[in-house]
Amino acid sequence: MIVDGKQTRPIWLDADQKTVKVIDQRQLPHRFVVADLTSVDAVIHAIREMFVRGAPLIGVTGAYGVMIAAMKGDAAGDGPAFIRQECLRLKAARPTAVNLAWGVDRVLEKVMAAGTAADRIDVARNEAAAIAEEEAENCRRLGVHGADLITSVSREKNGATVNILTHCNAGWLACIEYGTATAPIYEAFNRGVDLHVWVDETRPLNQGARLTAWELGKHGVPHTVITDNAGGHLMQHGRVDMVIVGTDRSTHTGDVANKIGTYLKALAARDNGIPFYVALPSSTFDWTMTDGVKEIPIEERNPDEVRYIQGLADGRITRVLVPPESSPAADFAFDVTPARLVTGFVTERGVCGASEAEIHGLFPEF
Ligand SMILES: CSC[C@H]1O[C@H](OP(=O)(O)O)[C@H](O)[C@@H]1O
Repeated sequence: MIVDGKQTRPIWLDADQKTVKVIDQRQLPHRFVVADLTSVDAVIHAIREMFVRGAPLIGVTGAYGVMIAAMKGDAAGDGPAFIRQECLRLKAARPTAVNLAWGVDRVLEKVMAAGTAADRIDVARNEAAAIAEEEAENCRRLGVHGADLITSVSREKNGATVNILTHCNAGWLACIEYGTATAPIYEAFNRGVDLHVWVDETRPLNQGARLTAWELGKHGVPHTVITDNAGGHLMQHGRVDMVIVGTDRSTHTGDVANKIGTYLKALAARDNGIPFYVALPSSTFDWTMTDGVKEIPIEERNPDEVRYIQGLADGRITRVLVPPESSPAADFAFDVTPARLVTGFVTERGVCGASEAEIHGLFPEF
């Protein structure tokens, strides 16, 4: 995406074709910091500590991690065995986003078919780059399909402002380009549709207040940051026309894992008759799980992410303790919205209902 006049992505390969460079999203919006990843441990750290986050981006980062493993593999003696072991470590970095295992396994399969150490490195590099470009194109395409939904609401409102609520950051920062939930927003905005976005701050790490607000602001999209708990009130008072969120893993039966709090938004949307859309590239569908509530692993993170809040004070990024020092905390990073609460999925092949039949209707090959 264009940021301050410059084409910007959250991940890219350095000119040395070895160093993986990522935006350290923990520092946004107040600092734009780029981190160099030159080891598998550095890639795992970047995923686990959320320098990079968001299902498609995690998948691409894991894919480049396989390239790094291939570069180190030759020195390890048995290259293929070493690479396989490193892939297991990469996949364990975070449990919920299905793209991580999908991206790592896709590159690993190609690498294992390569004959020499040099070929393994080249194959890994090329496949990781291919995944990045495919995900960018898939997000562009789903943006077009999703923008058609926004455009039709605009027509129903005779051009009056379309108010969209989104949760967390499912923007280009979570992907490669365009985003998932934001791709329809950018496309509709670029078409000239009068729209406004309610941006859930998204505790505890405030991906909405920090990242979505930063993205939308840089693109000139009208938006308002709100507390996570304001959405229901706005829906009750007719100030939300549709909800669009991303997902980290959606079952092929329509259950949706996404940032904690998404389920509550879906309940409020259903109670107020407001459409609730989930935007995703097909890489984020889980084609094996059928009951998302029971089967999708929900990451529990360091409770300090709840106990402390980060911000800018006196020109410095700092964090402050919120609850009493002695109070225990718990940090559930995701929840699962059952298919019955999902109006539809916005994918690179079009929009479908949240049912196994409709999902497989768009993706019959799975
Ligand atoms: C397009 S995937 C975005 C998805 O990922 C976020 O989780 P996290 O920031 O912890 O990686 C959130 O669930 C977003 O909806």
